Amino acid sequence: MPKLAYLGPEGTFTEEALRILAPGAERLPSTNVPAALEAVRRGQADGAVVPLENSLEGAITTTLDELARGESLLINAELLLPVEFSLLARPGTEIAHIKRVFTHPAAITQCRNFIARELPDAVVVAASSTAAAAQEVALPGSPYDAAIAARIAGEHYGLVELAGGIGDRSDTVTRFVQVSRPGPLPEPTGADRTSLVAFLADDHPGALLEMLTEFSVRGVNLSRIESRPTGDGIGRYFFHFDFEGHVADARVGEAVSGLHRICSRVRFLGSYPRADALSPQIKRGTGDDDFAEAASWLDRIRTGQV
Ligand SMILES: O=C(O)C(=O)Cc1ccccc1
Repeated sequence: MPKLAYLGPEGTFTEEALRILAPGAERLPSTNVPAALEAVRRGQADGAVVPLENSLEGAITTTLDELARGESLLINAELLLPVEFSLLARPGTEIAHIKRVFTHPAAITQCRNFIARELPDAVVVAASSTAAAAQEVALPGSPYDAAIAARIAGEHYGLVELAGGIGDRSDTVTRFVQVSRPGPLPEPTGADRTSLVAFLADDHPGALLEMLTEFSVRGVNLSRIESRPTGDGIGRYFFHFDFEGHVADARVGEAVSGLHRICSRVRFLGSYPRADALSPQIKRGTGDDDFAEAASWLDRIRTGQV
């Protein structure tokens, strides 16, 4: 039974994702995303499940940055999960008396309208996770009056639900990924996604366009691009890319090796089945057969067989 680290404690949305991605796994709650990934790097866990982005606010930057540094880890699965937020408090609390709210930053950004409307005077403080916030609010002397978390977290820590379904949109989904230490990649399924980070060799006009061209000329469709600061000064960035296809596909392999040629460093983050199981559209001339046929034609002309 694999042991998987996750953003804990018990009752987080990440735990819900883990239970779906790996139903039989042993669960190792971690205090934050870097700690969950570090548990995998150190061999204390076989893998980890972490949140990567949501459809309303975009990337969970801690996860992106942590995957780009330290020892390499590979994404081997993803999950899209709709999450529902509740306002939870100790029994007897009235909404009108809530002055301090505790929750994860991703929940703050997804419940902005509710907070502005119902809790206009409350201070909202960032917690390491929604369940950590619920656990803290449940303590008798807690400085916080309420948490925003999953209803199940309230049940687990003995809080009552003052309001449910308080997210700004009911159709928001969060994308979670399962990662492990480098090893064999998941087999191509025909509906896969590949992730990597790329560092520019040098800063010059068109540098980003040159990277994008490696994808474009091979008909590889991007599904996410994110720039993150390298930390070396204002204006210095590296790039996260998610794109359709598996690195075993000829067009994807060619694009990735093209990036390797023009970038100072490319960190491969894995090829894995897409959660939505959508197959990419293969543009004319970019299928595996097209690449194989072109390679054998090149061999022929190089050996004078015109
Ligand atoms: O804090 C949690 O419960 C998490 O798993 C992170 C998170 C927070 C808000 C929306 C989705 C995931």
